[in-house]
Amino acid sequence: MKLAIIGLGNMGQAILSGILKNNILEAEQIIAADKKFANADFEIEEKFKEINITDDNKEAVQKADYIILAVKPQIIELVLEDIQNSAASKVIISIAAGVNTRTLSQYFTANTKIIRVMPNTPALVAEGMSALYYSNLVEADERAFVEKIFNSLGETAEVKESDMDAVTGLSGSGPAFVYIFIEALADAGVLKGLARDTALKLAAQTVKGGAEMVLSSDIHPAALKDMVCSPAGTTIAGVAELENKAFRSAVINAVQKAAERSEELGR
Ligand SMILES: NC(=O)C1=CN([C@@H]2O[C@H](COP(=O)(O)OP(=O)(O)OC[C@H]3O[C@@H](n4cnc5c(N)ncnc54)[C@H](OP(=O)(O)O)[C@@H]3O)[C@@H](O)[C@H]2O)C=CC1
Ligand SMILES: O=C(O)[C@@H]1CCC=N1
Repeated sequence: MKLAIIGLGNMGQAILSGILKNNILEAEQIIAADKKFANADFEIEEKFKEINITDDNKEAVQKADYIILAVKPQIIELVLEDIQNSAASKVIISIAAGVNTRTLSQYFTANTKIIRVMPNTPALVAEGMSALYYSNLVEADERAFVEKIFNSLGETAEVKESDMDAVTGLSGSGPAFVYIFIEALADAGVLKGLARDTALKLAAQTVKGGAEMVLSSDIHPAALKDMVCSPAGTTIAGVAELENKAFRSAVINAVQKAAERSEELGR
């Protein structure tokens, strides 16, 4: 079994790291295609040095059974044109935001198996969330293999294709919204006199701990919030300010805008 990864950027590298770290494939079973990294002068992480990296997408596709497309949506059609004649009867896995199976399938024969995945960057620390959509030709063993890859990067969930834009707005883009929240918490700590590194640690661990409480209990987030709010205490004073500044509405709108942009990229 051989895997090609086209595009070794943020997500391509995260996926490659997970596969190697978890021994899902041996280095010699993987071929990556990215001009930048095929150039010997370019800095590449030590752990990727055993991987065959080419600047020829077609060569990578020809040598593989599974192909992960990890290039930007804006250039994916160029890549698809380039590889379409080499991809017959292979499993195509696209992580590109917005690009739907209708667009992808235009480049391949009717029996090409297509999988869409929306991962996120916490995959780099094995805390990713990947949503997977399998088109109906994909066989059980192929699903199992692809699921294994993305399970090595964190959690997975199977979704309908029609949910992919929502997923992209929430868990695909969501890490950026969380980082902004963490940065703002830390800035507030600094404003109140904390050292920057202390403030950042407090902020990040608070978000991590809050997420863990939600994931590991059946308690609704609203009830968990109530447990922090003492009557006439400190927290409810802060909560009132968040409501006053329409924090929830800003978050909801951010996810909605990101999902709409995903829809746009698919047109
Ligand atoms: N970043 C994220 O949080 C997430 C991204 N995605 C999706 O993943 C995909 C990749 O995103 P991301 O990793 O952030 O993007 P990056 O720009 O970091 O990675 C894309 C890589 O592909 C390379 N590349 C450009 N053109 C070609 C080509 N013709 N053939 C092969 N490789 C090429 C780029 O090189 P160069 O830099 O020289 O152009 C770059 O190294 C996107 O479609 C995005 O929607 C999905 C979920 C989360
Ligand atoms: O911003 C983007 O378009 C990509 C897709 C999801 C996260 N990053």
